[in-house]
Amino acid sequence: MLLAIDCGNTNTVFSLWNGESFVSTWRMATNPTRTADEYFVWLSSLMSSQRLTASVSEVIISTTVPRVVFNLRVLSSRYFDCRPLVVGRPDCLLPVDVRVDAGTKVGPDRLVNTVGAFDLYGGDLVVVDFGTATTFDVVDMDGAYIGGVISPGVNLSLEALHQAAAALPHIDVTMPGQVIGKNTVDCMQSGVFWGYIGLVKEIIARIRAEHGRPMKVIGTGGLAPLFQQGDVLFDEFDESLTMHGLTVISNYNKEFAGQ
Ligand SMILES: Nc1ncnc2c1ncn2[C@@H]1O[C@H](COP(=O)(O)OP(=O)(O)O)[C@@H](O)[C@H]1O
Ligand SMILES: CC(C)(COP(=O)(O)O)[C@@H](O)C(=O)NCCC(=O)O
Ligand SMILES: [K+]
Repeated sequence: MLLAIDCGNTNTVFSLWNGESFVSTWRMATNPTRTADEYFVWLSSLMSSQRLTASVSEVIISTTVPRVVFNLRVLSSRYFDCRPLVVGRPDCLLPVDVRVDAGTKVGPDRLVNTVGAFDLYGGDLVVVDFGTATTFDVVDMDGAYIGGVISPGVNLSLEALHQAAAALPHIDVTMPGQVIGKNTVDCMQSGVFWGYIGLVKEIIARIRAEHGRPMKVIGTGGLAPLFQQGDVLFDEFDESLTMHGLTVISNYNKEFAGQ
């Protein structure tokens, strides 16, 4: 089985792929000091609690946190006896072009989203991924990643309000009942929720105008469905887009190696 690892700045997601479907998915907080042995203890106890006996024979990693790569490589070699593919490294081939300024290191998660979305939906796309940062990845007609937008993430914005203003509490984002808040929490929720809807709509409208061809908008990341409640922002929502992209990249590299 393939173990696909998507490590973001906040959470790290592990999915087991049996070649046809995802058998299981587990999530842990990202922590660059975690060792290979710690990952394995956690993974193996989850696998045995679900009576998963099939063994991992391949590993693919996408990470926006470079420091975790060393320990995930050790995890792969020590416990799964394989050399992992690491997206963004020269030996990991991508089935799409990357057309950005020379020297730019595009976040691997954005490249994986591009590959996954192009495979499922074809070209001319905007992928909106609600993570630590909210990223807009623009996919050209031929599947190439041609750039995008990086905005402060939803929870980052809420946390910044709380950190900077003594009277503002820590809150979670929800869709407020009305725009005009009658108390502090409702006011903050309204600002972040409707402000974010505005941000997403404006950026998508401007990307569409600049791109000049009809585009589909794909939403991904845990908070995407919440914002879809406030307005129709996305044509499609796909929670496992990044994981799907990892399986496509893994297959592509295997096909290439087999030739
Ligand atoms: N379903 C959800 N509901 C509420 N908050 C969520 C949900 N999924 C993720 N989050 C929050 O969104 C933020 C980004 O999480 P995540 O998508 O895991 O980011 P990253 O990929 O950057 O690690 C985190 O603060 C996380 O707690
Ligand atoms: C923009 C990001 C921080 C998003 O990370 P995430 O929210 O998934 O943790 C990440 O894709 C990144 O570090 N990018 C590097 C710069 C770039 O993509 O151009
Ligand atoms: K993101």
